[in-house]
Amino acid sequence: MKLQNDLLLRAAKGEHVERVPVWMMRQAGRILPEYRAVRAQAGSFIKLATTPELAAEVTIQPVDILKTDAAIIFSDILVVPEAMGLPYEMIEAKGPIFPKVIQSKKDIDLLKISDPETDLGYVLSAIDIVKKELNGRVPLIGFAGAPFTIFCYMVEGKGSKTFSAAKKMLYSQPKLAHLLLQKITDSTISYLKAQARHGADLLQIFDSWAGILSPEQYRKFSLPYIAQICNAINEVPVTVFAKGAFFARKDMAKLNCNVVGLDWNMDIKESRKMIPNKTLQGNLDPCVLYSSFKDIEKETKKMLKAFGTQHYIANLGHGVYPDTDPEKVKCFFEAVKTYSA
Ligand SMILES: Cc1c2[nH]c(c1CCC(=O)O)Cc1[nH]c(c(CCC(=O)O)c1C)Cc1[nH]c(c(CCC(=O)O)c1C)Cc1[nH]c(c(C)c1CCC(=O)O)C2
Repeated sequence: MKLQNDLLLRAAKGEHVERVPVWMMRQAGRILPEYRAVRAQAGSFIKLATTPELAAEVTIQPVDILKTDAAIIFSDILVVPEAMGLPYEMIEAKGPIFPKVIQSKKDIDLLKISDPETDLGYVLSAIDIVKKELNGRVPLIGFAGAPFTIFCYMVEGKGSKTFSAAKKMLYSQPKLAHLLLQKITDSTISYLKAQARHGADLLQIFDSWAGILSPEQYRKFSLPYIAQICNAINEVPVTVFAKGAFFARKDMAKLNCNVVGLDWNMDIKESRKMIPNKTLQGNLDPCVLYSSFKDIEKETKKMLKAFGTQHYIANLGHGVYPDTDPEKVKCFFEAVKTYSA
């Protein structure tokens, strides 16, 4: 199926674009009343995520309502541990928890390397439906968590500011940590390949907790596994977004990926120098969307000027915050489209 709007894919591949493509991390869900209505109908986040028709519906909402240049499949990074045999729960207004966590070699041995078609079939079915309903309007982004970020949740069992329980394993039982990281990596590779097979046009790896590691630990416990994933995926372009990993930008340039995501702590010009060979994505502070329409326009223009209009995908520097006014998001998207043409 030929895409009517392939700006995102052309930008990802480093090809010329007439204007900068724009989408937003965590655009599916959270900010739209239309999302909340479907979520209420589903009853819970997990029910919504595991019901392909409903997951497909909320995936397409931002394309219709916010006019994004891409859809991102509605799911979560935590579906991978679940598929490996470690189920999660989503606690209202608090976030995810894992009732059982990984502590020993035996715990790791009990995990399986997931088979995407059987263990994550509901995500793949949602992708099938989205591709059919989008009918080539915009590309579909698939995703997974980076092995280190998934490791954090599997060992810690819940969100944390420091993830000290997970980091403890890196220092005290590095062999065990590597064993678990490899098992997550193997599961993630087959999952991402399945997403591409079902029609995902680009795949993004979220290393949301990269920023809690020292550069040395990042090179030991995260980068090699991201590199394995990048080397294994050659079906579609790949984006690596490592939140807080400003210290690893030169390493990112060496990855076998097409796009590197930046957060707002990373200087744009400096990042261009460190990662000269790739398309960059980002990096507006999500809090800019709390300011006036005029200031959102001003900040967006400033960002566009620093990145330029080629080898660039406009986005926020992290996911949109839940209490953001959708009209402010539209203002951001409009500004990118108008001032980058
Ligand atoms: C760390 C992480 C998670 N999940 C994700 C990450 C990496 C990206 C990042 O750093 O923000 C990724 C994710 N989670 C969700 C998506 C959907 C696609 C999208 O819109 O980008 C994506 C890409 C849906 C979701 N995942 C979650 C919700 C909210 C649940 C609800 O509707 O009640 C949604 C829409 C829940 C979730 N899931 C997770 C947490 C910590 C929470 C609770 C707090 C929060 O909302 O962010 C784990």
